[in-house]
Amino acid sequence: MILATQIVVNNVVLSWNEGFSQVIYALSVLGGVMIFNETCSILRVYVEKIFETALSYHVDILVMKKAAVLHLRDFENHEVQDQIKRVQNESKFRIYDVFKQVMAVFSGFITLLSSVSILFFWHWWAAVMILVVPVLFFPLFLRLGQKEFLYLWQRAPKMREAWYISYIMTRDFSFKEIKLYQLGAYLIRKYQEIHNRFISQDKEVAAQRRTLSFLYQIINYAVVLTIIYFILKAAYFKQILIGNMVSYLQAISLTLSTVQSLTQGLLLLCQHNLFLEQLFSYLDMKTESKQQMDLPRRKLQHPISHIEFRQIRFRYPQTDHYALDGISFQLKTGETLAIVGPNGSGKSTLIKILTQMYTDFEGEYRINGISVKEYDPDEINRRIGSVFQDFVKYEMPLRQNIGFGDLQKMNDDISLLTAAEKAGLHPLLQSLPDKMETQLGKLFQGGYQLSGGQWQRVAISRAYVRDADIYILDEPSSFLDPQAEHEVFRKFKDLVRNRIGIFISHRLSSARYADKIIVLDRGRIVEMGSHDELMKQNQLYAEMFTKQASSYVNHNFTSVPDRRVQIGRGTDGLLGNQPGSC
Ligand SMILES: Nc1ncnc2c1ncn2[C@@H]1O[C@H](COP(=O)(O)OP(=O)(O)OP(=O)(O)O)[C@@H](O)[C@H]1O
Repeated sequence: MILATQIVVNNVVLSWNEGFSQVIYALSVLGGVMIFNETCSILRVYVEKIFETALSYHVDILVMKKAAVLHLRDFENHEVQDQIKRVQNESKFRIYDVFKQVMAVFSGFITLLSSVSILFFWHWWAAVMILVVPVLFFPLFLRLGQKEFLYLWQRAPKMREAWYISYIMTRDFSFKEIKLYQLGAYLIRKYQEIHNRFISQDKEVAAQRRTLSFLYQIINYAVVLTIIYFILKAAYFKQILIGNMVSYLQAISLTLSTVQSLTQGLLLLCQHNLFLEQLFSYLDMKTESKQQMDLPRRKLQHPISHIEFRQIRFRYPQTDHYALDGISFQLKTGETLAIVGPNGSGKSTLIKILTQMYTDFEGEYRINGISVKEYDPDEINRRIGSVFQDFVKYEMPLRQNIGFGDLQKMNDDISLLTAAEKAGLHPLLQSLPDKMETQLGKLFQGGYQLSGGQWQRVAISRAYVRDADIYILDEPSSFLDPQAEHEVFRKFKDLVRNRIGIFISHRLSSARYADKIIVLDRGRIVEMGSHDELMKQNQLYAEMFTKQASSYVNHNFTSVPDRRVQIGRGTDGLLGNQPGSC
């Protein structure tokens, strides 16, 4: 464009002697350059738009795919959570920024090359001088950018705290408590405290950038003014044409703006690069599943008919005690096991080992006589239907809520209805406005909110829709009234007649549904046997059972049918009336 302007000015001067054809020639050159420029910029916008959408979609998928293969242990690691937060907050947006910056830097270099070469062909020292200051200041700006990145990097744990506060402040599950306990102002203050720290860090970096930029501009302008002085002097003494003078001045102005955007572009590229390292280190994170994939795995030849724990010990990271300590038992098809014990005795941990959520245990866990570590974990998991204590309430239609138990059966209405019937969900299903298609929860339009017990039955239906060899229920009746609990256990007993059934319950009345009962205490099995055997032994189980039974007798529960008393020690067995207690 600068050369086109030079041609226009010089040709207008020439046309005074050589005729109007010089003007026409200059005009056609100018028109050609303008059309070329415009076409390039339209193309650039088009390509950038397509890339922006495609890249952010692709990175989202990569991040979710990675999360899906992470192990529970990784998920419970706060460093991994920080990393996920960084990736979601920053890195995923940076890929497109990198692409944009690379394009900008590339075109910036070409522009710079052309503008500097115009000066170079006039006097080489002018081209060198105009580049000296930016080159000298670049490392200083780079260091500042790194400092800024470091601040952002260190923020991830606090950002998660801030995110958590904003999350509980804006969700329906926490609204009632926040309102009742008037926690709003307190939580907002906490949120502000976290952000105030960020703001003071941002101010510090901004102040340093302001000083550096000021110094840079002063020195740079001094150099530029010197060059302009020599150009004007050359024009004054008619050593250069007017058109050349205009083009040199334009070249200087273009060089200045290009150098500025190029410096910024390069700095951003370096910063984006640091963020992308986060993304790649997250995507490359070694997961247990990834390591296991390298090992040859057995296929499960027959349905699971026998499971055995031999001296299983397990300790959570950063804890000094075993959550499970020397657990041994066996179960075969047709048997039902109840796991009981006080809070924190290791019941849910045992279920997590059974479902291979944790695989770094000591001892031997065998399925059909073969170590579980020799099987493909996905194949084993396909044979297990489980309701966890903290089951998920999917804010989706009922069809998905049940169908997630077995994706193949998502559109198989008979299977879904049978599972719902076994979980005692049938009466509710009849009353739902859109039956299977009813949107559950209140998060989305038209959602139908269920009660705690109804959600629990939906979760049970999800486990039952799977044609499994083992069914596991971790406190399946914590939200159910006693009558519903009785119905759930009766149907569970029917369901597992030719399978293996395992359940955890704080209500010892339901333990009677099991053939075998394990009593856990501080990670150890302290008693094992049938209800009658354990009652005869007259030890912890009998003591707990008697206390629970007498608490029913001693309290008039008829007016409060779902009040529960929890198994516990040191408090006469009465630890409160939380969900999940008897
Ligand atoms: N993710 C975890 N990280 C570290 N420690 C854990 C974790 N989950 C549980 N624990 C600890 O392991 C022990 C056993 O916990 P577990 O959840 O298995 O008990 P539980 O018998 O199911 O209790 P409850 O009856 O309250 O559900 C407890 O001391 C608990 O603090």
